[in-house]
Formats: sequence, structure tokens, C-alpha cells
Amino acid sequence: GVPVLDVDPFSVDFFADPYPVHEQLREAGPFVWLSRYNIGAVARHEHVRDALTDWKTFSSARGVGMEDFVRHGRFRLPSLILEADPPQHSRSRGVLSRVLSPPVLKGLRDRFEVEAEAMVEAVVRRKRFDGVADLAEAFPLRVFPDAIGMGREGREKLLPHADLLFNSFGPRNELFQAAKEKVSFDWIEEQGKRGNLAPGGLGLMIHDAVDRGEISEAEAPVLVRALLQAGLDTTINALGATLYCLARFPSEFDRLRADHKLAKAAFEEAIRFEAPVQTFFRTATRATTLGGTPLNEGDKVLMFLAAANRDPRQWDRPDVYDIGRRTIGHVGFGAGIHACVGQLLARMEGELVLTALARRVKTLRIAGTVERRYNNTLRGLASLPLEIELA
Ligand code: HEM
Ligand SMILES: CC(C)Cc1ccc(C(=O)O)cc1
Repeated sequence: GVPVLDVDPFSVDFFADPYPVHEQLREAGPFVWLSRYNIGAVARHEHVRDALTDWKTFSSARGVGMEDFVRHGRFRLPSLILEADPPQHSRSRGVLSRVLSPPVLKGLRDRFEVEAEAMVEAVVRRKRFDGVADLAEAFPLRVFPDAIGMGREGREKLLPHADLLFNSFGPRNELFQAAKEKVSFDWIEEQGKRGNLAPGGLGLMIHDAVDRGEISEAEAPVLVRALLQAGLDTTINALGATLYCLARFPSEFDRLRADHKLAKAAFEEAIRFEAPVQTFFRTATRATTLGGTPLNEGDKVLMFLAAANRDPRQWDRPDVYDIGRRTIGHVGFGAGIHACVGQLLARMEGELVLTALARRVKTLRIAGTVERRYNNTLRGLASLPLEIELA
């Protein structure tokens, strides 16, 4: 029969150290039942990829969280890309991939580079700083809302909103309830309206697609919302994860200092190793099997991206942060038709901050208590006290 585990992958205890439970999940079998939430789960790389790449059988259209839009209704407007299947997904994806394409990112690169160098310069002079508050959080907040062309008002709501969104993919536990007190969903819907977007930003580029007849007037603000929801807290936690890895494993920071071209690799390997986006769901659209286990239509499947990214069946020395590693195949950005459409922008942000750091810093060390930030889906730090020596 199917192995049954009573673990709680949405508890604070779990997030404090998820790795032993990831191991338990992988070793229990290709497919396991989580009795606490009555859901199926996959944690081995092979089966996480199976679910991610077969969108017809494992659909996103009933939500990528625990709640099933068909069974439970929904507490917010669904995404037209993340929570859609083809053909709706294909239209949305076509618009966002152009808005986030290499030529568009090339136009942002100089501004991002100037800001990265200025911010790194300011923090390294202090010798001691908080890698989260002063850099991993500050840099995306400095460049991303402006790149979208978002209004100046209310930007402090972006992170509490992302906290609510990413908590909402999990159970209605206390993490979700606490996030729900702080902010509501209608504010973010406003930000995507034409009148609230500055000329030259990615937001109005989405509205241009309306004028070209690719999407409707009503769809544009929801696609702008997608960028605002997906594009900030994810890169913040990925940058924080990279600084955390480079500070814990000085040999890797030395490799980066010896060859700045490894900046992108250091960022990518941190995404494999720490997996800022830990888990999310798919819903079976018909009777099928996964990991050799029968599933019924409507069954939710929890995919442990973080466990797949450290599966010894897929990776050599999976628990080692190695910036020279070949990271192809990691699922930190997902896989298949919903694979992250913003990954080029994320990588550009990571590369620019880490290159600036590698230029100016000789040693990077943890200088105090590291505090974790808890969320049902996102893995990241609340505080990372760092001390550096200048190059
Ligand atoms: C290191 C930072 C990031 C990580 C780890 C990350 C992770 C992911 C993952 C795992 C998915 C797949 C979701 C699924 O299959 O259900 C995804 C999708 C997506 N991401 Fe990212 N992301 C990052 C940065 C960004 C940025 C910067 C943007 C936009 C500017 C963005 C926009 C999106 C969108 C719109 C989707 C939905 C794509 C689709 O459904 O076709 N992400 N991301
Ligand atoms: C890791 C993903 C779940 C991040 C994400 C969030 C929100 C959207 C949206 O389309 O609103 C898309 C992607």
C-alpha cells in the first residue's frame, strides 16, 4: 500500500530544518500519503518532474495551492497564467515572455548594475550589515517596482501581500491567518490598472498587448499583478539564500572572487540548494498514476521541489553547495509549460549584486544570530548579520 506519513510540511518546526523530513519522504516511496492533510505527495526528482511536465494530467487550473478552486471555491481572483491551462495559459505566457525577454532585460541591465554597485558600495563600507534588510531585500525593492512602472504609493504593501499570497498556497494555518490580518487582495488588483502605471515600465508593455488584440482590457491588470506577486519576494529569498550559502561556505566565496563569471552559477546553485519556493500543488484531471500509485480525478498532489533538488538519485553530493556544479534539471524554477517566466530577470539581479560583492569584499562571515522567516511556501531569512573584510 501507499506509505502514510504524519509529517506536517507547513509547520514552523518543519521549516526550521526540513531536510530530515525530505529524506524520510524520498525514502518512504515514490508516492506518499500525508495523513495530516489527506493529500498525496512526491519528493523524488523523477516524480516531481513527472507531475510538473504533464500539465494535462496534473493541472494548475484548479489552483497551485491546497485549496481546489472547483471544490472549495476561491478567496481571490485566480492568476491567468499560474492558475490557468492552455489555451488561456498560452496567451498569457506569450505576453509575459515578451515583456521579460532578453532584449527588454538588456534595456534594464545598466540601471540595475548602477543600483547594485551603489548599494553594495554603501553596505560594505559599514563592515557589518544585515544581508537581508540591507541587501537581499533592499536591492529588488529598489529596482523591481520601478522596472514595472508601479506607482510610488503603497510599495510597503508589496511584501506583506506576497507573504499572504505564498501562505495561501498552504493550509489555513496560523501562518496564513497572521498574514491575512495584515493586508487584503484588492490593493494589488488596483496596481495593474493603466492609470497607476508609469510610461516605459513593464506594466504598460502588458497593456500594449491589449492594443495589439492579444489579451483583453480586463486581463492586463491581472497579468501585471502576476509580475508584482511573483517577482519580488522570490528574488529576495534567492538573494538571501545565496548570501547565506557564501557566508557559510567560504571556499565557494573564494571561488567566486577568483572568477566573477561564477556569479550566476553561485545564484543558481543556491536556488537548487535552498529552494526559495519549497512546494506547491497540482490537481489530477482524471484517474491516473504517479510514482506507480493510482490517483482519482480531483486528487491534489504536493510537489516537494526542495526535496527533489537534493535527491541523491539525481545529484552527486546533493547536500554540498558547489558553485561549479552542473545545475541543469533543478526544479527551483519549476519545469514544463509553467516553468518560471521571470528566471532571466531573477538571474540578472543575482548576477549583478554578487559580482559587485565579489569585486569589493575579501571575506564574508556570519556575525550574529541568523533568523528565519516562516511562510507556507517560501524559504528565507528574516535576518542575516554579516561582517566583511574589504578586498
Ligand atoms: C529566484 C527567483 C524566482 C524563483 C525561485 C521563482 C520560482 C518559480 C517557480 C517554481 C514557478 C513555477 C510555478 C508552477 O509551476 O506552478 C514560477 C513561475 C512563475 N514565475 Fe517565477 N520565480 C522567481 C522569480 C520570478 C520573477 C522575477 C518573476 C517576474 C518578474 C517571476 C514570475 C513568474 C510567473 C509569472 C510564473 C508563472 C509562469 C507560468 O505559470 O507559466 N518569477 N516561478
Ligand atoms: C512560485 C510561483 C508560485 C510564484 C508566482 C506567484 C504568483 C503568480 C501569478 O501569476 O500571480 C505567478 C507565479
